[in-house]
Amino acid sequence: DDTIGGSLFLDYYKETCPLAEEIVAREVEIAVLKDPRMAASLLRLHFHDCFVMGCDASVLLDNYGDIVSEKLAVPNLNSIRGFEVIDKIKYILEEACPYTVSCADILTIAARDSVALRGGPRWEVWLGRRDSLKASFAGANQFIPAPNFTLQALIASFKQQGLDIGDLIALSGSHTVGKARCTSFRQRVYQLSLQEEHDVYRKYKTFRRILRSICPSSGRDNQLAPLDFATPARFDNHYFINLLEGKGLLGSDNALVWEDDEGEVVQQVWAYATNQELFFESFANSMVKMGNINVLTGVEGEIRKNCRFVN
Ligand code: HEM
Ligand SMILES: [Ca+2]
Repeated sequence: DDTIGGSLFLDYYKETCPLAEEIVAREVEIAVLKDPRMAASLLRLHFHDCFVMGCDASVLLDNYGDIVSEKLAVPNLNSIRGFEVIDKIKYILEEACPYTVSCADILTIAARDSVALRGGPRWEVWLGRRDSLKASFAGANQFIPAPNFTLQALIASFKQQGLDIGDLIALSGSHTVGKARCTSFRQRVYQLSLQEEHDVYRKYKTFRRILRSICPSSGRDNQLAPLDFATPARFDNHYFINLLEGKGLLGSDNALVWEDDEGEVVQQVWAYATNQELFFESFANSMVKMGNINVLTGVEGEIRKNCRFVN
């Protein structure tokens, strides 16, 4: 279908840089072999890029001149990683085809390859994004959803980006890989509403005890826990099984099932928990959709030489 890519193209670099996708694939594989968590980190980097001014590599810009880096915003600070991997890929691509492959496209391809490397689905990426001339520190604080968001707030956050509830549920499945810091799930472990205390959490005492041992009520802020305790290294549908068992790590994960009065979301979670293929298909579609958010094309923006700085 020629329309799902919007203003982007399959095989965009076929003439100008035929090895582009292969080069990215190779470097991502090397990086993930060295550090398995890097697959999760690269996937998240693409998400944090797309939700702030669109998929334009704004997230990669360092502090310089007028630019205040998005890396310093609350959701990103001491949290997002993978910049060195992107730098290396960009360096090799500049040797192969100077000023041709955008940093925004590198992020898109790297996210796709990361999922596939961990056993997840593979999909064709639409390319031709250009890189931003600015960053939005304020936007990074405003538009990236927080782990203490309610279901309604999560839905609203995705809606702002042109993504629907279906995309929210499918893309949350990214939390089948990777890790979170104690600061990201402390509130979920210690500050329970009365209702949660009674209805839900009583049933999951053991899991909460484990989380408390990893993450004390104060201190050890950067202590890590896997987002998916069951199969932390595999991109599979276990995230959704965890949710049904009350074992989502983040408040925002559990919100999908605990706060859903209509039952629509829970039904979708059930569908993914029992049918991995269905999850994979939805996930791939939603990733393509996310990768289309506000892309710069044609003469907009530029192709950066160094992903950390505008030319
Ligand atoms: C639905 C709203 C979302 C919220 C509230 C959220 C929040 C978070 C938080 C708090 C962390 C842990 C960060 C840390 O402690 O350093 C995290 C990790 C992660 N998130 Fe999300 N996220 C959301 C959606 C997404 C989406 C849409 C994707 C990808 C498409 C994604 C991919 C990841 C991955 C892969 C990790 C692990 C990263 C690593 O290990 O380096 N998340 N997320
Ligand atoms: Ca961006």
